[in-house]
Amino acid sequence: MSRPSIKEYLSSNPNAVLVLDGGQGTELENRGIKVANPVWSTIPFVNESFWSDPASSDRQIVKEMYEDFLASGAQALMTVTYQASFKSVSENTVIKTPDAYVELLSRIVAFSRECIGDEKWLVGCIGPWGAHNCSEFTGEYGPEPAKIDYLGYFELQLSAFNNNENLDMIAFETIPNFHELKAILSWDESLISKPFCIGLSVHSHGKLRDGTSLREIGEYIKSLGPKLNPNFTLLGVNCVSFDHSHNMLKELHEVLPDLPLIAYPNSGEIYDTVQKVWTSKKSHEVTWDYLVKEYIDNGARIIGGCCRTTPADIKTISDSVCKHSK
Ligand SMILES: C[S+](C)CC[C@H](N)C(=O)O
Ligand SMILES: N[C@@H](CCS)C(=O)O
Ligand SMILES: [Zn+2]
Repeated sequence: MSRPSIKEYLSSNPNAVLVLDGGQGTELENRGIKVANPVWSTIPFVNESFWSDPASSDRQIVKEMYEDFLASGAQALMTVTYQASFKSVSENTVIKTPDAYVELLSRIVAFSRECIGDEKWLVGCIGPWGAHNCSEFTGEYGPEPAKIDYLGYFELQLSAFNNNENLDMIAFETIPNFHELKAILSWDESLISKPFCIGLSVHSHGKLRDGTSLREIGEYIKSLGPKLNPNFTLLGVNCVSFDHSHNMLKELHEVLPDLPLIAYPNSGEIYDTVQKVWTSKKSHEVTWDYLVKEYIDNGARIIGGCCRTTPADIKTISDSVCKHSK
C-alpha cells in the first residue's frame, strides 16, 4: 500500500489538514443521475448494467466525478454508500440477501478505489439510521430512540467495511440523535476495527438536531475516557449550515481541545424531504476562505464539502487549506 494509515498520518503530522471531497450524491445528480429514490446516491450501483456494461454511462459519470474531485485537490474521498444500509437496499432494490448485499458493497469499494488510485485515502461512508426515513435533518427518531437496534441496522455495512482493505477509514455521517451517537461510541474494536470519524447533523442554532447541546456531547465523550474505542479518530459536523458551521466547530473544540475535528458543511441550501429536492436559496454570509481559517483555528484536520458542494468548492477549500495550514 503506497499510503500511510490516515490516523497515523494525522498524528505524526500535527499541522497537516486534509481535503475531503464534496457532496457525491448531489454531484451525481448534477451530472444526470436521478438520486431521488429510497437508496438515494447508491442507485447507480444497484443496476447490474453498471457492472456488466463497460460502456455504462452511469459508470462513466461516477468515474468522472472522482476525477474532478481529485483534480480539485481532494486527498480523501468517500464511497457513495450513504443510503446503502442493508435495510434500505434489501427493502427497495432487487438485492435481497446478506451475501448479495456484501458483494454489492465490495464491488462499490473496489470500483471507488480503482477510480481514485492507490495514493489517496478512501473513506467508507455510512449514513445515519435516520437516512432510511429521512429524519437526519430533524433527529426525530420516534417515541423510544434509546430502544432502536442501531447495531442491527449498521452491522452488515460496518462489518463489510471493517473487512475491506481498500478502505482507510469509516465515516458515520449526518448523525442527528444523541442515542444513536452513544450507541456508535459504545462499539469496541471488535465492531469498528479501523479508524472512524463521526459527522454530527447540527441545527443552525448550534444544537444537535434532537436538541442536545454540543457541550453535553463533548462532556459525554470525555466521560468515556479509556472506554472509547481507540479507532475513534475525528468528530465533527457535516451537511450543516454553511454560514453557521464554524460556530459548531468552535464549541466542539472548546470542550474537546485535543480531539481532531472534521468539518464539511453543505452549500447552505435546505433539503425538502418530501420532494427530495434542495431549495435554491443559497445563503453565503461568509466565504470558504473565512470558514477554512476558522475551522483550522478550531482543531479541524479534515475539511471538505457535503451536499450541493461541487469540485469548484473543493478547489477553493484546497487553496484555502494551503494558505492557512502551517
Ligand atoms: C440529502 S441526503 C443527505 C439525504 C437523503 C434522504 N435521506 C432521502 O432519502 O431523501
Ligand atoms: N456524503 C453523502 C451525503 C451526506 S449528507 C453523499 O454525498 O453521498
Ligand atoms: Zn450532505
